[in-house]
Amino acid sequence: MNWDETGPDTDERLDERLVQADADGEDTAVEAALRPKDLDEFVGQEKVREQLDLVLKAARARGATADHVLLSGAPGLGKTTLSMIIAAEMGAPIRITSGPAIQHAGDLAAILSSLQEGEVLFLDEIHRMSRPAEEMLYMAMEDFRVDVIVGKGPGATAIPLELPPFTLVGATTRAGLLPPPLRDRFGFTGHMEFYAPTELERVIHRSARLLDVEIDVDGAAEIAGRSRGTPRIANRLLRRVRDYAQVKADGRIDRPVAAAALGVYEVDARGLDRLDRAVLGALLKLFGGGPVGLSTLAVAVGEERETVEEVAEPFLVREGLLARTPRGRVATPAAWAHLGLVPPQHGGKGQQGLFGA
Ligand SMILES: Nc1ncnc2c1ncn2[C@@H]1O[C@H](COP(=O)(O)OP(=O)(O)OP(=O)(O)O)[C@@H](O)[C@H]1O
Ligand SMILES: [Mg+2]
Repeated sequence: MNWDETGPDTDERLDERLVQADADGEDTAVEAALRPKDLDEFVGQEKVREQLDLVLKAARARGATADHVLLSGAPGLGKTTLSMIIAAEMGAPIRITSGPAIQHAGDLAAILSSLQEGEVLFLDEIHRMSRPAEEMLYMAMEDFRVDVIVGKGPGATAIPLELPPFTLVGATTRAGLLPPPLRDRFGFTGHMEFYAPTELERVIHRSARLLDVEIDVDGAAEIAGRSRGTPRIANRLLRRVRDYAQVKADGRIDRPVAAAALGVYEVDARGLDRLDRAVLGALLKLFGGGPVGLSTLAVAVGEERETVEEVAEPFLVREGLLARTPRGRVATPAAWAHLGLVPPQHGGKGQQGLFGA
């Protein structure tokens, strides 16, 4: 499992993980084809969908442009997809850009001033916009106006520029990082949750149909259970299982085929991969379940601290397999059970357990 010093750096490693939630190159190419096109096709997220449906219907009934929408949630849960659906439901064109792409306020002014009436402006990773651009955006969102600064120094003048009404859809994986004045200017905030396994099954059946892959109910359930609550991962695992089914079986996916395929790719029944299991295994086998410090744990698995902390731990914590405590990392009883190990008995009363009390 070791990635030594000559191995790829963290970013490249992430690309190798089948269960990472961020998009890789292949996802980007396939995702367009798998994106639901309207709210009815969009699986799950009942609350956000219902609320958004009202917002959009009301705006349409008034013949008005929809309020600005903020979508927050972990990678791969459908923020970009939903922004495109908003535009489609409003019958409006969509312009796509992102926080990091807007370096200067001028970049934003150029985009804003070229919007058509009713257009949807999708601003991905909105938490990563520069400060001056952010301030320009406040005024644009509220008053549909920007001040374009002409000239430099004492002679500089601000020329106000009227904008047509538009709908800003902001997306962020880190809603907590948004300054309150920006957050407050959105008329509606939708928080995307991780998906239930049954919802992921529907995503998988739908994608299988679009990819022309034959899959049965149990096969889809097997993939869904390993997809970490994330449609992007579900779609990616489906593609890998399809490869396996074509090479090793007759192309059809059932539970044994899905389980065998994901076994080859080292994604276990709960969606943990090699790195996750290495971290958990070290915590249990070398440190008796902890508490152990992050650095020590990282050295034990031959990884950087950051990799363990940012790549492996969030999902282990979410799954209730590992806890971060002031004294260090601790395994939960579920972790022992998942790796099929028996926790050691500690002192006093626990000792009796050894003799089958
Ligand atoms: N509710 C859903 N129903 C069906 N498919 C979905 C749903 N949500 C997401 N997907 C699929 O998952 C993939 C990733 O979705 P999307 O790109 O919208 O995620 P995102 O939240 O924008 O991720 P990121 O934070 O990385 O930008 C897409 O291929 C999309 O088809
Ligand atoms: Mg996105």
